[in-house]
Amino acid sequence: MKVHLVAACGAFGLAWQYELHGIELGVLFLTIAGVLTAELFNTALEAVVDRISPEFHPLAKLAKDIAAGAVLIQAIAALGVGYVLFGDKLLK
Ligand SMILES: Nc1ncnc2c1ncn2[C@@H]1O[C@H](COP(=O)(O)OP(=O)(O)OP(=O)(O)O)[C@@H](O)[C@H]1O
Repeated sequence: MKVHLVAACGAFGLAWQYELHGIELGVLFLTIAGVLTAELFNTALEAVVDRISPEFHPLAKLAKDIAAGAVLIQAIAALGVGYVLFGDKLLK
């Protein structure tokens, strides 16, 4: 979560520097919210799994791996959005 928050601050900094507005700023907000929401659900699921299955169990592993996968998908999508929004500007 700390890494995601630092990345979000960096993205907002770039948005401010390059004066993003309108639909681009909206997409940035939604993208950041998606990553943070996925991470919060992942953390909540980890807590529940650790509470009910502290010992190794294949279903506990499956649940944690799927939740982590959801965060990974959101993070990869966020990288894509970041590339679309800032790629040209940063490469200039
Ligand atoms: N009770 C369990 N039974 C089976 N496998 C587990 C169990 N707990 C964790 N694992 C496996 O170990 C991996 C790491 O578990 P952990 O709870 O540390 O999650 P994490 O994704 O590393 O957490 P964090 O988000 O804090 O970095 C899980 O993705 C899962 O594959």
